[in-house]
Amino acid sequence: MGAKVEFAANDHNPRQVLRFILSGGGTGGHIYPAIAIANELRSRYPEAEFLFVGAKGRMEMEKVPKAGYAIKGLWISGLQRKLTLKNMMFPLKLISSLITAGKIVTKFNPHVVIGTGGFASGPLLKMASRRSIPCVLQEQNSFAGITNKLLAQKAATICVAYDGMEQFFPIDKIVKTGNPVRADLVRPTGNKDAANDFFGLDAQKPTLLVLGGSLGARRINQLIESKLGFFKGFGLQLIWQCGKLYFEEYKKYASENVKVFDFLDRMDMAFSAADIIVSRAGAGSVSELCIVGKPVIFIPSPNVAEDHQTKNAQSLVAKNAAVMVAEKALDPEFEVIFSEVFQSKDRQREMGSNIKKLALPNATKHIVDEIEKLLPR
Ligand SMILES: CC(=O)N[C@H]1[C@@H](OP(=O)(O)OP(=O)(O)OC[C@H]2O[C@@H](n3ccc(=O)[nH]c3=O)[C@H](O)[C@@H]2O)O[C@H](CO)[C@@H](O)[C@@H]1O
Repeated sequence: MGAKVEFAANDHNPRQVLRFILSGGGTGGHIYPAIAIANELRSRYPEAEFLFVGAKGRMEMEKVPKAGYAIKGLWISGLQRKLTLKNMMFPLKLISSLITAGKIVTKFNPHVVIGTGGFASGPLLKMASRRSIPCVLQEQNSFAGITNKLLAQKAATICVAYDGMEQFFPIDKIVKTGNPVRADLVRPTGNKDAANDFFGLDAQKPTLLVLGGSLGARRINQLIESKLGFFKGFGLQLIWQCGKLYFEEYKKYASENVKVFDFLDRMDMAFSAADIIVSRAGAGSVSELCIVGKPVIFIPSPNVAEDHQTKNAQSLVAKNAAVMVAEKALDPEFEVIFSEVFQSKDRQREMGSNIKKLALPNATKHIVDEIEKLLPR
């Protein structure tokens, strides 16, 4: 940790409370890093004030207050590649969100602004940097998102999780920190028994955890639906996170052995209960799964920019730390690959120990050390 900045009253410095704005959202992959950073800042500066800024109608407007922080929403969305009404509204939304963001920044007057990617962080960080407020970007992926690329020139520091990010960002601003992971996942409190009780699972049966990323994954849900009999044949019980969009369709499969969720608020419990995991390969999920250290079969989303989930997963597969099945190969390959992993305890131990070697559990602290360097002295 860097030298802690003292903020106490004196003649020249009337009692000053630190203020931080965090902005990121759209998906859990941008929201949870921001929450992890805020939590670490709050533990170092208990009196500090925090404000989150997100996009109206998106996931952050629900998840951030649940984590105990205030959030304001901007009227903003992404630009789609097609000509749609939503797209034609984009310039209007952008202007409106820039004006609102400017007002928020002026009123809250933060000492540092932190952007973790997603629509809302664009206007917010743009207006903050115009007011010469230091901005920190946190890029989770090996392929930089468009918002962060646009903001990079004005950012003070850019915290990344992968090597080679100088292809997107000015090299002198890059610090490799890893991705922030919530503290309850870095130091889980519950053990497997507590987690089994939490989910109402049978401690004698092995558990498969299925994760579709923060929004859920249609193709993974279809796969799981078609393989319920196959899993039953192995005596497995399931924790199946199918996503808010798909919950109505899949909740009918809920039973003693199959626990179906739209979203898991207690990922710590889910990870503790699991013996084997099938997951999307979003950057946050990958960082968390490294810390968890259990056997993982990745099914990357093929629908993301530059196929970055496949790259995320490949970097682990190359180190014999996980296995991957591409969506297009699920039909011929999934059962074979799953059976190979599930039936070999040695293979599971090897995968679990190799993936754990890649964990960067101090990423959040490292990022906050960087933020501290920008605080007024
Ligand atoms: C479809 C899409 O655009 N995916 C992107 C999105 O993924 P996505 O939003 O799925 O994000 P990640 O995999 O990075 O992280 C998911 C986060 O949500 C949490 N979680 C998930 C499910 C659940 O039930 N409960 C829960 O708490 C996880 O613990 C994790 O903290 O952002 C990532 C990080 O920028 C990208 O790498 C992904 O490609």
